[in-house]
Amino acid sequence: MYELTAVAKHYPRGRTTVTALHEVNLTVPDGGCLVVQGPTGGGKSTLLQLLGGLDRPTRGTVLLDGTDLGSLPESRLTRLRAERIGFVFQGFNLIPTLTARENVETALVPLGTKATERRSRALEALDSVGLADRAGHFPGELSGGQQQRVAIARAVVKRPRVLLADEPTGSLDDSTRDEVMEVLEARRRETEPTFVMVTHDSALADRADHLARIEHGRLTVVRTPAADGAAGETEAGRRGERAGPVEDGCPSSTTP
Ligand SMILES: Nc1ncnc2c1ncn2[C@@H]1O[C@H](COP(=O)(O)OP(=O)(O)OP(=O)(O)O)[C@@H](O)[C@H]1O
Repeated sequence: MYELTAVAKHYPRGRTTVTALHEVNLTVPDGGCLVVQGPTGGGKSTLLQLLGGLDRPTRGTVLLDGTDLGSLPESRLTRLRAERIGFVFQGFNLIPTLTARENVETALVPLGTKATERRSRALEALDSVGLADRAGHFPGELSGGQQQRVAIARAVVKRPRVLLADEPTGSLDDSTRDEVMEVLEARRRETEPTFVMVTHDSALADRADHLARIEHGRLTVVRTPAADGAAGETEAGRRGERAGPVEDGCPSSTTP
């Protein structure tokens, strides 16, 4: 479960600072699913970085299961990320000199998983994304959609409690986008992590039960079934109060 309280993030830029996030309050319960949208430069990636413990807030607290990510020593934060958080990025972020299987295995190395188990779990994960026959291929030998499926296998192989996706279909064409979203959704349903996805894809956002928007660093919940079952900004969001809780109901690429 995530609980964000009065989270602000400032970046230094020359003699000034850029405020990427302002006073963000948000709750995402275990297994919850949130889609985040907003204009470029709005603060979406910054939010995901804070949720993933890749960066620390300037002010406020980001609690994951009660642990304050912003105040953990770097070694514990690294460990927590390795154990609990899976990432899927727009650019796949695969290691070009490793095969698909070896790329997936990299998620298990920091957990001390034995080589034989790493290998079998990586092959299982690749099978689950429809790439059993590509385990020995290097990223350069795979299409964009296939590379992203390898990245999804790498993210879920450790069965993370949290799955964070930043524009996972942003570099893909329409048909590949649907295929990758189907794979991501199937893996999410099976592993049931807390899921937060940033996407510009309005078709996906239209189908999301839980939708938030970040603009100029301010987050508001746009839609949640708890409000009234219909689309529309929530009262709490309008008042800038804590957004959420956000429960299940991610968009499925197969839902019209
Ligand atoms: N490392 C950084 N150093 C300085 N400024 C940064 C840094 N990272 C982000 N910013 C600034 O913070 C603001 C929010 O950026 P962020 O990347 O979170 O936006 P975004 O909504 O993800 O945008 P996009 O949709 O274009 O990816 C922007 O003004 C950006 O220029």
